[in-house]
Amino acid sequence: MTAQILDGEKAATEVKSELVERIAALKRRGITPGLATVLVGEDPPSHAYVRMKHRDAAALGLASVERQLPAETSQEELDAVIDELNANPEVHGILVQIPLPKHLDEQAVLERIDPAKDADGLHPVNLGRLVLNVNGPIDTPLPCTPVGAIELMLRNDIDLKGKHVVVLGRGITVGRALGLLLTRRAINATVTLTHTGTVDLPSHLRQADVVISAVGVPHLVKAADLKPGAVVLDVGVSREINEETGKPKLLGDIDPAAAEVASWISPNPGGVGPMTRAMLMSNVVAAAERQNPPR
Ligand SMILES: NC(=O)C1=CN([C@@H]2O[C@H](COP(=O)(O)OP(=O)(O)OC[C@H]3O[C@@H](n4cnc5c(N)ncnc54)[C@H](OP(=O)(O)O)[C@@H]3O)[C@@H](O)[C@H]2O)C=CC1
Ligand SMILES: Nc1nc(=O)c2c([nH]1)NC[C@@H]1CN(c3ccc(C(=O)N[C@@H](CCC(=O)O)C(=O)O)cc3)C=[N+]21
Repeated sequence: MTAQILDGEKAATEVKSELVERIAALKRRGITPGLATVLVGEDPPSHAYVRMKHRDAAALGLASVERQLPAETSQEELDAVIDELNANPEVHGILVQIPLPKHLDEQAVLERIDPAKDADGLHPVNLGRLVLNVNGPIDTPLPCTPVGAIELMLRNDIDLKGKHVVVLGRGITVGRALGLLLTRRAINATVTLTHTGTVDLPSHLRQADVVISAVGVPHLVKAADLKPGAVVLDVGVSREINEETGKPKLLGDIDPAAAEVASWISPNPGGVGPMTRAMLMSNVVAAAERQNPPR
């Protein structure tokens, strides 16, 4: 048996098509939802990700503002860019691409973004609301990648209630918030959050109904570590340079042989990545709506 594919492009197209009417309604009121991205430094993959985000925005008719800053940008200069975007009425959502160069204080930058304009759901106020609110609906921005991963499962009718989910990685963009989201009452999964301090990772993996790996170590999760029929999501990305072509090849955290054991598997690329971008679009549209309540 080969696992069924969790098609991220397909689910992302659905999410984006559900935004079309909301965007049109905003435009009828003279409001074009606007995304701003801030990218510091020359990392080619980061540039590629930011380009894809602007391409998605353009396809939906959103406005975009792109700020590219040199790697040696100072904290003061970056703060000034954030302040300017916070004050710009045409910008409803701001994303600062992380990681930032080492000399910059990532947390201070995330905190400087107006929480109402936090397109990534990574501002401490928004993360704090996620921590505090277990039971009710949440109408503040949530982190794009974790929500995208969950939405990818729900849209394929995978029921998470009572399931044991093992998350690999506790990074702020992905792993850490997954535990908070999956244990909300509306989802009601049980979560084990693993990291480099975890002892005997395979013993945890063998108990998992669902494995979500957000580490960035190529093929860390082996087929032999999985319970047959597990649902497996591959979020982590690493790159290997092909010696003949000189081109980078994307490698996920999941060993491809896992597809012979899992019931569902998300490809990488083509899985959670496109969902991350769709959720970003959704956050920007929702932010524009909240910033312009109907009178
Ligand atoms: N497809 C998508 O949409 C997206 C993909 N990503 C990818 O997801 C991955 C995670 O991103 P992010 O959270 O920002 O990354 P971080 O680097 O912040 O976090 C990586 C985490 O993995 C843990 N880790 C490292 N090695 C191991 C190991 N051998 N076993 C278990 N845990 C390990 C680290 O543990 P410790 O804390 O102990 O160091 C850390 O918590 C990256 O590869 C990133 O490129 C990120 C965002 C979006
Ligand atoms: N503040 C912030 N927010 C982020 O959400 C954020 C970030 N910083 N820093 C870097 C990571 C990485 N990330 C990805 C987004 C989309 C794809 C994506 O769409 N990938 C496609 C194409 C991959 C390819 O071909 O290169 C796919 O998986 O199919 C991947 C990775 C968001 N991140």
